[in-house]
Amino acid sequence: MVQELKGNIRVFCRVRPVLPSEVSSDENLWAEIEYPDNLDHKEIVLSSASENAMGIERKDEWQFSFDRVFEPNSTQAEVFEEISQLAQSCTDGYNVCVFAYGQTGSGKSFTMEGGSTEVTTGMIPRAVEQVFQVAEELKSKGWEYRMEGQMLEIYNETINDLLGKGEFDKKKHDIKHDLKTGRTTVTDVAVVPLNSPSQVRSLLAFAQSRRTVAATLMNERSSRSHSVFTLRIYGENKLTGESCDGSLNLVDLAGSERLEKSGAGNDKDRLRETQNINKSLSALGDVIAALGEKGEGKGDKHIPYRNSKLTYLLQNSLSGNSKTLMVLNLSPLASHLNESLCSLRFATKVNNTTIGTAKKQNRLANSS
Ligand SMILES: Nc1ncnc2c1ncn2[C@@H]1O[C@H](COP(=O)(O)OP(=O)(O)OP(=O)(O)O)[C@@H](O)[C@H]1O
Repeated sequence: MVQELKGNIRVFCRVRPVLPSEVSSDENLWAEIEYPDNLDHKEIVLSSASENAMGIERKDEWQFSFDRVFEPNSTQAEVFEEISQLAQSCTDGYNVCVFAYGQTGSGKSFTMEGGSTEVTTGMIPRAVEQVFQVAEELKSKGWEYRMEGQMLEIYNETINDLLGKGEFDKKKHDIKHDLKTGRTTVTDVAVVPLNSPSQVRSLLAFAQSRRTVAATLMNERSSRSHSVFTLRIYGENKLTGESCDGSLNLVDLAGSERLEKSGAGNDKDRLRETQNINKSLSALGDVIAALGEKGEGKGDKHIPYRNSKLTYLLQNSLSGNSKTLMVLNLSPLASHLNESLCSLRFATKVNNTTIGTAKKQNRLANSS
């Protein structure tokens, strides 16, 4: 209900805790972040004290508000609680897209994929588990579901099939949109029938092992590509004659940091990676802003989906007939304050966008 009122884009902000490897007695290492005491958990305030050449101290303060702010001690279960209804709505025939945005090392992969224990399990395995559970429950109402999945990587504006059997990086993949069904397909990629959450877990582990990982100064396990897991679900109800067709896209975006921070300056490959990442992330911001203007009734606004592979692939998950959630991940380090502010400003642009109301793709068996 809340989602319907707000439009189809929501933004959460999550600040990761200080890691054991970062613990130090020097308090200046941590950014000053406050979470104003309100019941809604919507506000976050960053501040920074500095001294000018005359020795006069000044304090800058930046306040942001989102649909929900998660403090460092928030658990994966608490974050998922807010996402679960959204994930579930793909069984009702919606196209759903959840993506994690933030600089390298801010906790995107932790949020989306998580760790190996039950407590640290991330949003992707939790969402998959939930979709299977709901599909099972709806059997008693006559629904039969069929699910299939694919996992892609976008690296330097090239699509790689993370579930493919062939040689990695060799095949060319094109994105196709079927205007009639609103379905997006990618040529020559493995689309795997999904039977159980545990099978999905092994597929994700296989995909992860193929993902392009390169070292940067900021996080040696840094992922320099976007990964997009898509679960497609087709449902048929033999009792009522209804059918539905939904999808759940879970996107772990590449790090959003700027060139000088990524240490990319001296390395041609890293430089190209960082430029491609930044280009596609700003294309994402442009698409959302254009959709927002269109939603406000500003005529036939052109939506520049084609400006990046990411936005073209996600076209149907960002347009008016879908539900989108962005989780903005933030680092608690003072040295990352400027990156955090850039991320917060990007997410604010997204948060101020209301893109109509989502429509489900649900039809009666005999209607076209
Ligand atoms: N909420 C959290 N609780 C505990 N540890 C966390 C949390 N968020 C992140 N971490 C830890 O912080 C480190 C960096 O997080 P992560 O790898 O998820 O960042 P990232 O944004 O995905 O980086 P990259 O862009 O390189 O993939 C990891 O060691 C991760 O386990």
